[in-house]
Amino acid sequence: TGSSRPQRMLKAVQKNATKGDPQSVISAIDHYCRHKEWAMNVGDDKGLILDSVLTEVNPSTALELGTYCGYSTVRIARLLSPGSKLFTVEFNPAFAEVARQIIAYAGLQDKVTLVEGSSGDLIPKMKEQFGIKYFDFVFLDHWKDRYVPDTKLLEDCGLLKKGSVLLADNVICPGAPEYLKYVRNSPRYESRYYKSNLEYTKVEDGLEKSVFLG
Ligand SMILES: CNc1ncnc2c1ncn2[C@@H]1O[C@H](/C=C/CNC(=O)c2cc(-c3ccc(F)cc3)cc(O)c2O)[C@H](F)[C@H]1O
Ligand SMILES: [Mg+2]
Repeated sequence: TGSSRPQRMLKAVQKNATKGDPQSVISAIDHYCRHKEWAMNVGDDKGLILDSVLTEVNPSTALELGTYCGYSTVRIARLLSPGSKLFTVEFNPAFAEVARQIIAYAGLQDKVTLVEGSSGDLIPKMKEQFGIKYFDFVFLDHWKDRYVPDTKLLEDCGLLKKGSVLLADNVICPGAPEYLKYVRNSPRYESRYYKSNLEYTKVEDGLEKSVFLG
């Protein structure tokens, strides 16, 4: 049988990027997805917003829900301060395997812990299994109907502290209407929408940044 889209993306990285150079990995994926075949990475336009929010928060411990091929994992990990950690959750073994190789190619494996499994099962185990007290930053980019239940789970597990920042991809396309209602109507969050476009297209999409107020 032939290769998968994630495997072809990995090949493009190995062919066009420089080992240990995260920016070249990001550029190689963006070029491949813009000119060869589209893939659901956060992309370069929304990626710049992700970069600026991440730099502003400068998290010690960050969480990503939905690794896919590791594009946003690389974008986040390359900006972490020394000693800071990113945990990323992915339940599809084939995607996890490609992501591990892309993260390693970027030279960021020491900053990233890729946990294979479902967010619903793993979030309650984060404290005991990884000694995590809080997440300063959470990037939500997994199934869109799971954004609300997993946000509630993070709250209930005491993994958010005053000032923790949630950044959600795709709140317009494909859309996460229940999530927007939840964070925008809750007194426990201060929310703001960053208008952009769906990765590699002219379609509108955006990121919702929500600060947990404790
Ligand atoms: C539910 N718990 C999970 N735990 C661990 N890994 C998970 C979990 N749930 C999913 N995963 C994992 O997280 C990923 C899922 C990403 C889903 N993303 C999208 O659907 C998505 C879709 C579009 C899109 C827009 C327009 C269009 F015409 C077609 C597509 C754009 C985007 O940027 C997206 O992020 C991965 F695939 C899955 O295994
Ligand atoms: Mg997305």
